[in-house]
Amino acid sequence: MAERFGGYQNEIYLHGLGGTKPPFTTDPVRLAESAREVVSPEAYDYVAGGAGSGATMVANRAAFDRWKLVPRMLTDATARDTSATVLGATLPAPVLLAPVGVQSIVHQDGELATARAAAALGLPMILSTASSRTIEEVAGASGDGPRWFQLYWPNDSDVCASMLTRAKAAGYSTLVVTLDTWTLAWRPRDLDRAYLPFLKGEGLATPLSDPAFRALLEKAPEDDMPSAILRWVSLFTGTDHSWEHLPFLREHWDGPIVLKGIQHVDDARRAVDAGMDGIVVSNHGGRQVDGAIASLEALPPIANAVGDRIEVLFDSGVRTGADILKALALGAKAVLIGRPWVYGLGHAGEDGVRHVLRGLLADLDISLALTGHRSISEVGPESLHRS
Ligand SMILES: Cc1cc2nc3c(=O)[nH]c(=O)nc-3n(C[C@H](O)[C@H](O)[C@H](O)COP(=O)(O)O)c2cc1C
Ligand SMILES: CCCCCCC(=O)C(=O)O
Repeated sequence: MAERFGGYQNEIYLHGLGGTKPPFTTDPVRLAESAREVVSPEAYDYVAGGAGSGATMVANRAAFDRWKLVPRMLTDATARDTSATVLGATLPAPVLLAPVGVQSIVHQDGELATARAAAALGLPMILSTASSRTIEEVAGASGDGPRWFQLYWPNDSDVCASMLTRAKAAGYSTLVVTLDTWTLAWRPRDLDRAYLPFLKGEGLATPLSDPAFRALLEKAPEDDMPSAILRWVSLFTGTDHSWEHLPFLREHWDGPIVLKGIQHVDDARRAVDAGMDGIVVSNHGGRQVDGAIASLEALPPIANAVGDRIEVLFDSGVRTGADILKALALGAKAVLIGRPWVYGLGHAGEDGVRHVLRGLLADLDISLALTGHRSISEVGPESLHRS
């Protein structure tokens, strides 16, 4: 059973009386800067950076600032319920760990640490195709924890089918198909360092261990790693899928399918028409299109158009409990969190991910209480004011 989230606050305040001293900052604003001191400069820039001028990252945060919460008083919010149902599963909070590739660049335990932390809190971890550990290794670390698999949809149907079969066999319940990264954006921070983790062999654990991928290679990756890396890059970038190809995924995945990277109402409608189960309104944390619409600005029209026919999830820029309430009030069923827990991973592995997520969940619970809500289901448009 999930802990009483706000309890982390008491645990910290009472550290002198047997509680816990936070291992690093609890401040979401200082978190990124503090991570800069503990991970390599290349890894820091890769995680913290965005596309082009960084305008979309800035817009993501600015959009949250335009909405204000309107607290209500004397609502008896002493006993609260932060749980939420997402695609039929009850979660302790409407929070998931966004798919994040190449986690070994910030900590040697990478996805294994993240999986353990997520499982301890009962939050779904969405494992990236571009992970540093295999689908099966991460499933082992997740134990009974909820796990979803994120697909970078390769240009080879055998490789795609093989990875989906493996994910299903390893107990991943839900497939998240990321649509916005079919080729990599112009990312100046990485270009300036001539740094792309994949070209150093990072994040290839799943394809390198995949029989269908290995069958495409003239030599085994162990004998010719550069060729294997280049083959992977050619399969996973510059892909040419269209809406007509979605039935292929449905044929090879019998659980819920969620499309990630939706920002236009018409694309959300197409996802419904294609029989998808969910969408993630996301601009990839500002890492793909510079000058794109802030993800939070894209959310309300999409939720209004399709929110009763498909599960609408949200990410990009969520940093605090208040941010989560704002996204829920604007129509999201749940949010995905990206960079914050990656910084925690860089700081202290599993404990670092746990610290960041426990802090976020405590903040959510306390913000829910102080705005006068007793449950997540009470949060709605009337909880907000647009300034
Ligand atoms: C270092 C890094 C790696 C990422 N890797 C993936 C990935 O492999 N697959 C994917 O769908 N999204 C990936 N994303 C995007 C996240 O899933 C998510 O959309 C984004 O981080 C949300 O924004 P936020 O970081 O502002 O919370 C990555 C993001 C970061 C920061
Ligand atoms: C096929 C492109 C791989 C990129 C994987 C990592 C990622 O999504 C990111 O934002 O970085």
